[in-house]
Amino acid sequence: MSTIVEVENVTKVYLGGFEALKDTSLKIEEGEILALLGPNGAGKTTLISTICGLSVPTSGQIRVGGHDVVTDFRAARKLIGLVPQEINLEPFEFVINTVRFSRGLFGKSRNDALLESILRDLSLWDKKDSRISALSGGMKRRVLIAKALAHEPRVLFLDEPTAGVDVELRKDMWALVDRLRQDGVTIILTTHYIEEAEAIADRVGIINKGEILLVEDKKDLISRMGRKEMRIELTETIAQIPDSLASYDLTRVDDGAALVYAYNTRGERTGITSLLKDLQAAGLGLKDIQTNQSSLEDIFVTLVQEATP
Ligand SMILES: Nc1ncnc2c1ncn2[C@@H]1O[C@H](COP(=O)(O)OP(=O)(O)OP(=O)(O)O)[C@@H](O)[C@H]1O
Repeated sequence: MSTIVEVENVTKVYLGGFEALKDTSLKIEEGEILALLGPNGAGKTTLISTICGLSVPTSGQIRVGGHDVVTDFRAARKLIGLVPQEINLEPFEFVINTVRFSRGLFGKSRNDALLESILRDLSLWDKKDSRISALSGGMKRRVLIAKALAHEPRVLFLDEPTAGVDVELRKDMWALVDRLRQDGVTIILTTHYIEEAEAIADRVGIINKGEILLVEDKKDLISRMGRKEMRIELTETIAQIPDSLASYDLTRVDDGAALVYAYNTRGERTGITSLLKDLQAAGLGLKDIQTNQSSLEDIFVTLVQEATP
């Protein structure tokens, strides 16, 4: 895989002095699906806008397909499709013209067969002769997607694509993302829905207060999610963990009234059966046992909290 988007030490300071991106670096590989997660105001849209060349970085460099997004804007932008959060369509224009015009804007020759297939994929074909103003909000979002795809971009940005959309559109959108992935299109999406990122992304990036806290393979994150904790309440408090239990990942909590055992659910064995036996052999009585699964959401919340002084 080769790198298609390179963000190098990018800082973005808005007029008024607010630093929305702090020395951000990121490499996006061709053909991958990257989900950017972050709380409101984290800088996700700012990052996307700078990559798309809509907002100029205060310092640093961004290249898309090797083209600098500032000095070689047209070549870089031609490779990019952007589905923004806000609906920014011409209300009196017809659907088909909106999409056709967008393709022409990038200097691509007319290709009605391609536009038909995009509109059909988005269940918009029967609306092709409708004016934008006559469409529902969900239909307008579909037009935004069609418009972004009309010039056959190699990198597609979806900014909060499923915020406030119905189940039908969500399903269509993920089917489309799947087809684009098969065609080798690189997809970057921002979302608040962690489960969504988990379902479709290859990698997950977590951004908070203008800083990328982590970019990690989803499978690795899932293996971290697979980490579970078992809380073992004891009948009597203990001053220390007996030496015979030293091989287990145990922590003494509540002044020795309980032990917490951390284990990996995806490992071949959890070690619970032998731990319970060894606890008994060490003469410890069990009052109660509870288990607690850490999820991607827990990891996300923990990381964001840790990064907030
Ligand atoms: N044009 C602007 N001028 C000044 N500040 C701005 C501007 N645009 C965004 N900001 C600020 O920059 C920060 C990052 O905003 P951004 O829209 O990038 O966040 P986000 O992660 O996309 O948030 P959300 O999830 O709410 O869409 C916010 O504090 C926002 O108020």
